[in-house]
Amino acid sequence: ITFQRKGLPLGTMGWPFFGETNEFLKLGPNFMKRQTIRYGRIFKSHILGSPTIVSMDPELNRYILLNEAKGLIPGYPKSMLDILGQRNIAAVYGSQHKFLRKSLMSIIGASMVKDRLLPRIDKYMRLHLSNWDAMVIDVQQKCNDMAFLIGFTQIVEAELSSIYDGFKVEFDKLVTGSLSLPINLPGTSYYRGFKGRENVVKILRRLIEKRRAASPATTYDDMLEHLVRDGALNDEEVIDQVITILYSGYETVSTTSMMVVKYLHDNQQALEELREEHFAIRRRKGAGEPVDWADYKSMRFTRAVVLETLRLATVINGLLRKATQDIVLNGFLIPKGWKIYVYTREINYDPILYPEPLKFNPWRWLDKKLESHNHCLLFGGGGRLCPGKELGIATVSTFLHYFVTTYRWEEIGGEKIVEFPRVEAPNGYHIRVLKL
Ligand code: HEM
Repeated sequence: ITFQRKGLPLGTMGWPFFGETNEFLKLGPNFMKRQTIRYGRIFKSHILGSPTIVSMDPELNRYILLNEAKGLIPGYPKSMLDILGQRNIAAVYGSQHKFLRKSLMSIIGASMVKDRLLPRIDKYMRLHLSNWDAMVIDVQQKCNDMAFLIGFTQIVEAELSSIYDGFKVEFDKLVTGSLSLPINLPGTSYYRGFKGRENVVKILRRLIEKRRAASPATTYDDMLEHLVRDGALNDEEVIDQVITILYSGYETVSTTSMMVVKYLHDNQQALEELREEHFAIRRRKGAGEPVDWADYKSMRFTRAVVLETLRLATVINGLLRKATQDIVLNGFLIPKGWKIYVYTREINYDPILYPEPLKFNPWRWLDKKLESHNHCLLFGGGGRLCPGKELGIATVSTFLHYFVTTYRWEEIGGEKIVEFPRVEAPNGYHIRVLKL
């Protein structure tokens, strides 16, 4: 039932300008829990520069994601939109969003993973993991490099080695800037983020010109070529699509991979079962034969491990939306322009959906119904359900395939992994690796 209540949800707005950002960042999930106890599962606040309604209500969260057309568009912070570009998919809605999304699906969707992307993931994953024997490695750093390498080779394979290092440095500035406060003064991350974007754009423009000028006989086979030859997008759109793809598949894939290594280390029984699944694949194949789509589809336990990792680590805390007009949700009035934080973290620890929620238990996902459950929002939902879902899972799965069939490892020990606002190991996560 929807009935008009008194207006805004309960809650506190904190200090002028800063609002409650400080408490939110410091207390993290506990701030959310405290406010919920005081004010209910839908409360108002002022965080990250905007008046915001926080929703921890699973039904309402789902409703918001499914009803973008009612005026609930993405509401990511200004710094992110500025630095990711005007034609970034999170900056558009309605027919423009449909148009960009269709183009995106045609290059990163599941059928592309099957035919075109998986062979390249396999090739570069093997290369990346080839020389870890008898080394102490920082898993966080290696997973960061891995996620970027895999994303970048899909986009520009031919020019890879000549531009990789320079491009990554600039792209990392862009990423940091997109998550910073929008203060445009020399020395700030935001300012550096813009410089990073400028340089990224410069490099991409050069590549696009080169591709356009190439004779048809020169064949490239990568996403940039697909985007340029397809002709549906102009150069600005091609550039922002490339940035979108690299950005969205970067921290998500790298954090998930690091946490998988952590959880498998702590849960030897899961590691044994996972190894067995991958050795079974190796036994079916010749030495050095790449992992293909049928192999990927057979990795049932691996998929369960990846989903359990996304859940338990909460790689993504929530999604941001913005009301384009006054809108009534659950009887509350959400004023035009307010942000809505669709906070999904707590769903991950719901003891009814996930009994013993703090336990790493990949077996729970072997019941397929859990993944398609209405409240499983690990990859979002509705019209913005992650288009890179299979690509992301396939990347982490291929990483695991080569990692667990080639190596065993032990922790150096004692290193902290923080879970909020981002999952991160402040001093790295070091392990000693040995060939099996
Ligand atoms: C484990 C890996 C991943 C996770 C957990 C993840 C999660 C998500 C989530 C929750 C959303 C919804 C955002 C929203 O509604 O505001 C999303 C959207 C998106 N993801 Fe992923 N993602 C992953 C990997 C990838 C990869 C590998 C790519 C591309 C290479 C990708 C590309 C995108 C794009 C472009 C969107 C925006 C879609 C739209 O606005 O229509 N993701 N992802």
